[in-house]
Amino acid sequence: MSVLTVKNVEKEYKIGKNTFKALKGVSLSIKKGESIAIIGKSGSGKSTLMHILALLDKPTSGEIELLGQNVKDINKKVLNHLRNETFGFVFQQFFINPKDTVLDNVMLPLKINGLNNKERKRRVMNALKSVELDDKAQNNANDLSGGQKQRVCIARAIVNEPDIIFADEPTGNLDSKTGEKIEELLFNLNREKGITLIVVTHDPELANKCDRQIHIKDGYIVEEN
Ligand SMILES: Nc1ncnc2c1ncn2[C@@H]1O[C@H](COP(=O)(O)OP(=O)(O)OP(=O)(O)O)[C@@H](O)[C@H]1O
Repeated sequence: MSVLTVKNVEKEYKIGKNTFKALKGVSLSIKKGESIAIIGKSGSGKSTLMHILALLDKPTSGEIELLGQNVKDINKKVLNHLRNETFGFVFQQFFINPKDTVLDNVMLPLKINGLNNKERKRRVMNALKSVELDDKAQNNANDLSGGQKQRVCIARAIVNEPDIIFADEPTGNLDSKTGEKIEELLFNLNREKGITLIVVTHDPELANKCDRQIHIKDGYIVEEN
């Protein structure tokens, strides 16, 4: 079953009087439980595609289906709710808030969820346990190491038990040993919980660990393995 499908998606950016086509007709169907790497050179359109898949940005043209339903037919409020429940994000620009505690950072996606405090805390502690950071719950997020911060991001991405995790360069700023641990964590979630994993990466080793590699060049998919 396809969880997410894009058909003929184009994305244009306006720069003054000019337009720049970052995606030139991309079609892709993502199955439940698979792991996909989006690879390609800097500026090829990877992040643009990722943002469109994650429904954070709208394409200029083309269709997107989430769980078989065209997103154009879903009202905005329902769509926001659905995105919040279905997706988890490990993105550099959704960085953790350094002044808040680890617990508060991970709780963020649950704020909109209508759960009571006790249940929220239980879920946060479970998520922190799975990244082995439950002992740091009360720490300021700022006082953690780079790898620990990235694990906080993963805990926050899984706290609402999403169907899909989007990860943009999840190991980008980490040393190789910490990076491996983060990879292991993401692939365990994929294998054990059946969470679909969509990763943008420059790292060929990480890409090869995924079931499928989507190679983007100049706004096109040029190769699929
Ligand atoms: N908001 C924007 N306005 C104008 N142009 C943009 C905008 N966002 C991206 N672009 C352009 O679209 C193209 C694709 O950008 P994108 O960020 O998707 O590339 P990428 O493959 O993720 O690159 P990187 O690996 O360097 O992050 C680039 O040429 C970029 O300059």
